[in-house]
Amino acid sequence: MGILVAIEGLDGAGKQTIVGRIHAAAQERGARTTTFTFPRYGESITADLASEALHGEHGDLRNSVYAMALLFALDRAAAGAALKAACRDHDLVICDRYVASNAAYSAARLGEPIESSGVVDWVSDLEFGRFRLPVPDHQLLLGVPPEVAMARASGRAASDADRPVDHYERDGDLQSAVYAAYTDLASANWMSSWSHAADDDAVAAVISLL
Ligand SMILES: Nc1ncnc2c1ncn2[C@@H]1O[C@H](COP(=O)(O)OP(=O)(O)OP(=O)(O)O)[C@@H](O)[C@H]1O
Ligand SMILES: Cc1cn([C@H]2C[C@H](O)[C@@H](COP(=O)(O)O)O2)c(=O)[nH]c1=O
Repeated sequence: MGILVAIEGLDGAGKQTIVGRIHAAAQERGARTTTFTFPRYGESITADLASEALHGEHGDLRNSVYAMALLFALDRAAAGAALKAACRDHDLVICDRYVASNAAYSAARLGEPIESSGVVDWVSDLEFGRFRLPVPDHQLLLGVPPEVAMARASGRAASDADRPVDHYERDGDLQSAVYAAYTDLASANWMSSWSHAADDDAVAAVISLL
C-alpha cells in the first residue's frame, strides 16, 4: 500500500507547481507515483457547479458554506474508488488539495476556531466517515502567506484569460482567515501528521517519507 500525501495551501500558493516537483523527484528515485487534483474540474459535475458558483453563477449558492463544502465533498467521494486503487498500485499518491481544504475554507468562512469548530467535525464525519475516503498518511501546508499567494493568483489571472480570480481568491480577509485555519490544523496534526514548509523544504519533506 502506497503513501497518500495531501498538499494544502492558499489559492495561488503554488500547490500545483510543488506537486509537479514532488512527482518528478519521487519518480527520479524510482517510486511509482501518481497525482490527483481536487476539485476535478471538467470531470465532475459537482466540481464544475462549485467553480461556477465561485464565478458568480447559481444565485446565492456560494453564500452557503455547507452547500459549497458538500459539492467539493461529493466530487471527492466520486473519486474515492480511483484514489484507493491508486494507493494500492503506487508507492506515492499526491493530492493537490484534499479534505483539509474543506475544513480550512469552511471554518474560515464561518469564523469558527479550529479547536471547537462544528464544521470541521462535520467535514471529517462526512468525508472520512460516511464517504469512507482514505485518511492521508501525511499533509503538507505549503507555507506561502496570503499576500504572496494573492499576488501570484492575480499574476496568473493577468496572463491567463481562462483563470480569472474567483470570489474566494479576491477576498483578502478570507485568505488570511484560511491561512490561520490551515496553520491551526497543521499545529494540531489534524487527522494525521502535518508538515509546514515551502519550496525545496516542501519537496524534501514529502520525499523523506519514501
Ligand atoms: N515558487 C514560486 N515562485 C513564484 N511564482 C510561483 C511559484 N510557484 C508557483 N508560482 C506561480 O504562481 C501561480 C500559481 O501557482 P499554482 O498554479 O502552482 O498555484 P496553486 O496553489 O495550485 O493555485 P490554485 O489553488 O489557485 O489552483 C502560477 O502562475 C505559478 O507559475
Ligand atoms: C477542493 C476544495 C476547494 N475549496 C476551495 C479552495 C479554492 O478557493 C476553491 C477552488 O479550488 P481551486 O484549487 O482554487 O481550484 O475552492 C474548498 O473550499 N473545499 C475543497 O474541498
